[in-house]
Amino acid sequence: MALLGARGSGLVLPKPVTFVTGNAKKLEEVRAILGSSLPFQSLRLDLPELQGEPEEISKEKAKLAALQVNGPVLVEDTCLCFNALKGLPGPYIKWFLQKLGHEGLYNLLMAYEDKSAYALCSFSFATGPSVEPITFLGKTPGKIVPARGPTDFGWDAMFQPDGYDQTYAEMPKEEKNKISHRSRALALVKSHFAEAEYTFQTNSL
Ligand SMILES: O=c1nc[nH]c2c1ncn2[C@H]1C[C@H](O)[C@@H](COP(=O)(O)OP(=O)(O)OP(=O)(O)O)O1
Ligand SMILES: [Mg+2]
Repeated sequence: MALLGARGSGLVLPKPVTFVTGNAKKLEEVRAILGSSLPFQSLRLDLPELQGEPEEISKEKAKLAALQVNGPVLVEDTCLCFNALKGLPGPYIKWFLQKLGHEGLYNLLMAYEDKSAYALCSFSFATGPSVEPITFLGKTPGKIVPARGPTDFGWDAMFQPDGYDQTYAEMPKEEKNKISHRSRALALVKSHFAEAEYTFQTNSL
């Protein structure tokens, strides 16, 4: 049996980390943000999601993923929260966007002057199926605007982060990845991995 990442003082994990998502665009960003800082493989699976608070949804998703993979997993759940609507659509943004489209989503805020919002990413990491996942949150404040820019990734075209005059969709990818909810959460994931010094076991020898 071979051991990879032989810094060695941390927990030994039976396999590399698997990032489980059904969303190819998320995977693309996670790849770009993590680079080679955290070796992972990916599995395309659209896991069922509970209703509830973002952190709980993400944790439950990690438990289901760990059962499927039978090893260490990383998952994330993304919310778009409108302050005027007390944080809704939040974790239900996927279904709101699917049913209403960008215009319908914007119209939800018609009755309110407050267009402020925040994007929230909850990553959960579980070392295996019987271990309680740990969660890492990243949040980016901004406002909801009528869609501008390419519409190939979720609600990117209608979210304009504070301090910018471009929407996520209009800015270069590298710029989004510097300030996004996803990159802020992943910075915490990276620190956790740097501190934990996991060692990954392979069966290749
Ligand atoms: O940075 C983003 N910029 C714009 N839109 C985004 C972003 N990140 C997620 N999204 C969209 C995808 C989905 O419509 C909803 C989150 O739902 P969420 O359940 O987390 O994603 P998903 O079901 O597509 O993939 P997964 O299999 O990882 O659950 O917001
Ligand atoms: Mg999902």
